Parts: sequence; structure tokens; C-alpha cells
Amino acid sequence: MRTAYSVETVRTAERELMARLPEGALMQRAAAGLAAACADLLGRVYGSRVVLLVGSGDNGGDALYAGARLARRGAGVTAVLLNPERAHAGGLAALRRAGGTVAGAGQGEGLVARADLVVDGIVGIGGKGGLRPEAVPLAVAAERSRAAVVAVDLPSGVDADTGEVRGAAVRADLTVTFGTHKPGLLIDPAREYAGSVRLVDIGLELEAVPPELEALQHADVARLLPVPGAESDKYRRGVVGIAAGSARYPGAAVLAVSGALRGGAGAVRYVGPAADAVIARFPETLVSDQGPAKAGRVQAWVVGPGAGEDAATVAEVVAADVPVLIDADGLRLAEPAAVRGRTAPTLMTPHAGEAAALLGVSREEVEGGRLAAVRELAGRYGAVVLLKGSTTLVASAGGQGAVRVNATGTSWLATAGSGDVLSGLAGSLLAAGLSAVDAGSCAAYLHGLAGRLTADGAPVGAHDVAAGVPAAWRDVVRGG
Ligand SMILES: NC(=O)C1=CN([C@@H]2O[C@H](COP(=O)(O)OP(=O)(O)OC[C@H]3O[C@@H](n4cnc5c(N)ncnc54)[C@H](O)[C@@H]3O)[C@@H](O)[C@H]2O)[C@@H](O)CC1
Ligand SMILES: [K+]
Repeated sequence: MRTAYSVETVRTAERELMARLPEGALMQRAAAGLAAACADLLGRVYGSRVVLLVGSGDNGGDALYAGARLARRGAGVTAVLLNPERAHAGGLAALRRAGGTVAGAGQGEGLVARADLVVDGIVGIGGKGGLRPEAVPLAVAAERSRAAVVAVDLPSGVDADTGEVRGAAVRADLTVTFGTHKPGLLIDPAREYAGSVRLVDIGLELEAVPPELEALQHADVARLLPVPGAESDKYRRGVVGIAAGSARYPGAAVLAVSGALRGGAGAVRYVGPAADAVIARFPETLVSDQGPAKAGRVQAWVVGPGAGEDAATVAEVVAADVPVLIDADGLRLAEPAAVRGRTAPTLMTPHAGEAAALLGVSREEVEGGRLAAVRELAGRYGAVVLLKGSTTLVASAGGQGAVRVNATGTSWLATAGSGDVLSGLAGSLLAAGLSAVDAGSCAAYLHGLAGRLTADGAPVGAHDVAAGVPAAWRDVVRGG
């Protein structure tokens, strides 16, 4: 499991550790890890041109000490000081002793344009708001230059705790982060600015503290996925009911069933007006022309994909005493009070536009502040909420505790019907007995991986993604 902790938690852990260590030891650990990552990226350190962008805090200190290490190995290192009076004194002295030079902000853009490597030490976890105006031209120059850009701890200008980006921020190829991942490094839009992320262990002890975010890895998903035992039959493996599709959108039913068949339930039961289309494509489906309440026993329901205006079916499913996944039109049609009143688990799976409609805010607001939005929805509905997107977030019912984040997806998954496959898959995992948080996060993981494996750099349709789920599942259980 990968975890990310809030700035407040990091600060507390750092204070405790610093009290036990000689002065400056932590910064030396950080700088050593940073310099090693820079050297790896440069390949050849000797003779390379390195420019440090140095703000007024310890983030700049890390950059200066790392710059000193690179200068000792023969790099030409220049520090651009955004606030010369407040630059880290010890770091500056170390850089000068190692033969590095110092320049004012005015020379910064030209230096960045000619650099092989730019180190962004403008702000780290002490940053407030977006980049200050004087730093913006440097961030722009770094983005334009051919130099590799390494962010120290996090790209300057992004919010460490929320992943929000207000105004300009540094775009890094690599972020070297210290002690733990910060939430912003795992959540879009900030995640996109971070490039690849390398974690440097500086000895912080965080195990006893609840994280802000958790990201499942292959081994975690492998442990959670259902495996049929020798005694299993289709009913013991779980039956998932799919109430989806309409005369207008029969395809949504077919796609939700296609996901459900690959999700580990022993059988898929379909109710709705698209039974012919479903059976034609998937003859193994149990279809019923009765409403959900009379369709026969299921261990979990999926309702909503392509449902059109069929509020009665949504209400019938929401009233069922088994885990229910509500997606797409179902999110709009479900009565909030009925959802809140449910006692069995509920999993809601909106994309940003649907989440915005439920919250009564703009889509941009949800996309810019995904963590707050998913927690808010989970709180309002007392339901587990999976907010879809390039990074998918899953909040526990009530919105408290660690939020799961999934980044296995690819932008090729932004295709019609892809969400229907995801809801079928997650519903199937619910029926197989996973908790709503595990079902949602494992489904997002497999779905993203299936998208990545099948797309392999080219466009794919939603049905390809569903067909790719078994390969993703095998990849996960075989350890990648
Ligand atoms: N505290 C520790 O034990 C360690 C801290 N480390 C580094 O220290 C960083 C935190 O250092 P600080 O607490 O000094 O804070 P930062 O260096 O992140 O930033 C604070 C400084 O930047 C200014 N500032 C705030 N917002 C700004 C903005 N939007 N634009 C421009 N300037 C802005 C503030 O006035 C302040 O002077 C970490 O991110 C990490 O890089 C590492 O050395 C590891 C050990
Ligand atoms: K930084």
C-alpha cells in the first residue's frame, strides 16, 4: 500500500525526529537523496549545467545542499535566489564552498534556457497559494527549456494537501519527495505537474498515524480479489443484479453486464428493457422481465447506467437490503433521503460532472478540488463514493478517514461506456463479498489496468476494456 500524509502530520513527525537528531541531519538526508536522483537523471554529472531555483525556506535549503553535492562532482551549478536576504544561509555557504555560483532572479530565465537540469526549490510544504508573481516567469522558462526539471518535495505552486493548482505551477519531470508522499502528488490536477515521483526515506515514523490517502498496489489488490474455493458454486460466489439500460440506451446494459461477468460473481442477473441485446451478446446472463424486487435473489445490485428516466426501478433497487451500486442516471434519479436511509452498503460512482450536479457546484470546482468533493459527497449521502477521473478517488461512507486513490488508468479510458463497464465490475466484486470501499477501489484498479493493457497507446472502445479485465486480473494475481 502506498500512503500519503497531510502536511500537518509530516510537520509533527519531522519535529519529533529532529529533536532526536543532530541539527541539520534531516536536511542532509533530503539533499543526499535529491542529489542522487539528479545525478541519475543527468547520467553524466561532470560538466553538466545545473540551475537551482531557490525560495526563502527549507525547500530552497534542500536544493542548495543538493547543488553543492553536484558541484563537488563537477557540475556547473548556479543558484537563482528569489529572495536573496532570506535564502537558506547554511545551504548557500555550502554551495559556494563547493564552487557553485549565485545569480539574481533577473538572470534566471536566461540561465534556465541554457540548463541541462533545473531544480525547483522555490517552495515545498510551506507554500501557500499558487506561485508568487516573481516566480512565474521562471516556471514558464523551465517548462519551455530542454532541461530536465526536478521538483524538490513537490512542484512549487501546487497544494500539498489537496492537489489543487491555482494559477501557475512548476511542471516537473521528476519530483523527489521526502519521508512520505504528499496527497497532492497522487491527486490530479497536481499529480500531472509532479512527473514521476521518487520517495526518499529520511527516517520519518508515520506508521501509527492514519494516512490521508492510500493507493492500492498489485499485492494489495491480489489479496482482496475473490478466489472461488473447491466448495463454491455460482450462488456461493455471489449473484450480481444489473438494472440498467433503456430502449434508448441498450448498450449501457450490455456494457455493465460485460464488466459484471469479469468481476468474480458466480452469475449475472439482468433486469430491464435491453434483455434481448444482453442475451444476444452474453448468453450466460440470467434475464428477468420482472422488476428488481421480483427478479430473484442477488447479493448486490447495480442500478443506473443508461437508465434514462426510470426512477421507479432506481427506487426499487435503492430499497433493497443488499449492497447497491448507483451510477450514471441512477445518481440523478435516486432520492437522497432513501440513499441516506439505507442500512446495507451503498457505492455511488459519479464522474466529475455528475458529482458537480449532486453537490450543486460547477464541474470545474469538482475537478479542481477532487478530494474535498469526494469527502463531501460521502458525508452527505452516508455512502461510499467513487469519483471517477484520471485519478479515481474512493471515500468511505461518511467521508472520514483515508481516501483511496487509483492511478492505474489511462486517458484512453475517457471513452463512451467505459463507466458502465466499471460499474458492472465493481458490482460483481460487491456481490462476491468485498466491502464497498474494496469493491470500488479494486474495480478502479483492474479497470484502469485493463484500459492500459488493451489500449497500449491506441484508442480503445469500452467493450475492449471489459475484454481486457481478465488479463489485468491475471497480471495482478501473478504479481505484475
Ligand atoms: N522540516 C524538516 O525537517 C525538513 C524539511 N525539508 C524541506 O523543507 C520544506 C519545508 O520548508 P519550509 O517550512 O521552510 O517551507 P518552504 O520552503 O516550503 O516555503 C516557505 C517559504 O516560502 C515562502 N512562501 C510561501 N508560499 C509561497 C509562494 N506561494 N510563493 C513563493 N514563496 C512562498 C514563505 O514565505 C516561506 O519563506 C519541505 O518541503 C522540504 O523540502 C527537508 O529538508 C526535510 C527535512
Ligand atoms: K519545490
